[in-house]
Amino acid sequence: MQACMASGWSFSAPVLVTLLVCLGVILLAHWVTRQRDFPGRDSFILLHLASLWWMVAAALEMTFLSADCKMFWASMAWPGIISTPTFWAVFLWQYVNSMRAPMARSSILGLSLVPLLVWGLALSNPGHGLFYGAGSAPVDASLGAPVRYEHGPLFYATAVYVYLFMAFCMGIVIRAAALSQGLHRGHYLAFVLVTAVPWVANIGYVAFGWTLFGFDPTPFSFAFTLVAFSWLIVGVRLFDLLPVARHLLLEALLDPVLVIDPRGRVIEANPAALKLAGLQSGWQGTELGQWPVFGADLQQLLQAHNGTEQDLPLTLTSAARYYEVRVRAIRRATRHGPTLLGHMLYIRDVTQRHLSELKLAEALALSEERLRTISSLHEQLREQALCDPLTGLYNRRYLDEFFERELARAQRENLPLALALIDLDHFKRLNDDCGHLVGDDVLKAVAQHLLDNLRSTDAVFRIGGEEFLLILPGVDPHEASERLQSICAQLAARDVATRGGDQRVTLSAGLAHWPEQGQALDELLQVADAALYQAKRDGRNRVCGLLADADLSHPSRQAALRGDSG
Ligand SMILES: Nc1nc2c(ncn2[C@@H]2O[C@H](COP(=O)(O)OP(=O)(O)OP(=O)(O)O)[C@@H](O)[C@H]2O)c(=O)[nH]1
Repeated sequence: MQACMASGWSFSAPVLVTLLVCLGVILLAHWVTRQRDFPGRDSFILLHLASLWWMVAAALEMTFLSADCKMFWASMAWPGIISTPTFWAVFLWQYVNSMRAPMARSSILGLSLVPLLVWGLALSNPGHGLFYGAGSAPVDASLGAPVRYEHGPLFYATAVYVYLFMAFCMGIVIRAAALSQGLHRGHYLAFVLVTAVPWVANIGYVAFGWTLFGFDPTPFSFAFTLVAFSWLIVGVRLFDLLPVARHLLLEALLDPVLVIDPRGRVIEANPAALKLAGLQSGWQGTELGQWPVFGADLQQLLQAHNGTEQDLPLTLTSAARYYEVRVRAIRRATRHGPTLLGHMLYIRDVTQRHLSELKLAEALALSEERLRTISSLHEQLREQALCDPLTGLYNRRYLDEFFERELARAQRENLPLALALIDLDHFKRLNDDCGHLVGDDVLKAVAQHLLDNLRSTDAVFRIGGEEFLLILPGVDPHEASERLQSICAQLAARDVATRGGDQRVTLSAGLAHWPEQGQALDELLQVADAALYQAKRDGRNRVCGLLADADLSHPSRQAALRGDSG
């Protein structure tokens, strides 16, 4: 060094530029050392130290005037020249894969072996001449003229090594840019540019003899790299914004989040997850099943729903809480298709919602029960409104509705319909002789007697004190008369049990027929009433119908049966 100083030196503008870039690199490396969450931080610092070494050696090569000194400093630059692409590649690999773990010392040493070897070979070049050829000499005779190097086989072997790393660097960032989108893609493309410029300069120098101030332009191109990095860091907050934002988001989440690797070990957990498990440290790498509070349940749940990406319900009986677990597979696109890196488990506390749902279900069941009671009461009320309380038979109120329905059916199906008005004989006398309560018992017994003689389609109504009405759908006059005669005769033939002892009662009935004797209920009732009157007049205990045989072929019956009665 002293010999070089003695042989003369000059401090030129290119040297100043190079030193300024060195200062910038030092500041940048210093800034990076203070960053907490910076993927590939160590390799980034090593990369800048290597380029700093290279630039300082290049500045000294430019500063000293003698050709020997220049060649010495050119040889001194080699550890930096080789280390720069080496750590570039490592940095890009770590950055792209978000690796934050510090680099192992053995890895740094391993990666430094080739730069040290090349350094030794370059320094020992005067002994073997395999790195720089004997033809290496100043470009002209002027004092301090740059040296033009004749490159030997070792130089080219070294160049191949360096270019392999360069190609690897380019491959990493181009692939990352192709696989990412939006802002991320922009960042990776910026990396491509930053990576490309120094190496274009270097290839230009080695292959085409490009020079800047008469020297290798590569170290000067780091000025561009410095500016580009400063812009990426300050302008778009490349290194701190995204990871920090993601980290903050995870930290701030109130819901527990876990990341597990394909072997089921927990490799990331946010504070909410640690709080739920009651853990503080030493949990990284623990099997999910070993996690306190929810690990075993969660693992069982995941095994039961292997491969599904849906919300799985998780009930922690021990903690009396309810969760919903969302499982998302984390995959990376590779040349051979997606590779599973692990799973992210997002655990949502849904206890409140679950309890509300339970309460709601209870309330719903209760109101359904009440609704059922109300409808049954409603039904009972309706029954009561339509039924006679003494006999349980339908009353007059239901008669209109029933008759209308049966009339429509008779018209639709071309079937006859018979009505029978029934009145107990001398009922007043029975009441007077035996009492009103005995009269009630007789009414109930007669009602039951009528019910016992009905078919499923018939209906019987109590329409007055001791007056009943039978409606017999599909029954023609002949059959109606026969059935009523039978009812009448059977009643007359038996005793009716009452609280005042057995009683004998008879009934009289008047028949009316649709459509021969009327179309509407009132008309038919009038006809039946007249027939009943006739039966009473004829001596009671009998059935009377006013329909003459000729009426059966009456045009009104034919028209009604055809359905054009209205
Ligand atoms: N026990 C009892 N009697 C009733 C009830 N409703 C009406 N009656 C009685 O039924 C009797 C009806 O008598 P009437 O209309 O004169 O007829 P009847 O004595 O049967 O004579 P005929 O019809 O001509 O044979 C009256 O005495 C009423 O008080 C009731 O719910 N219970």
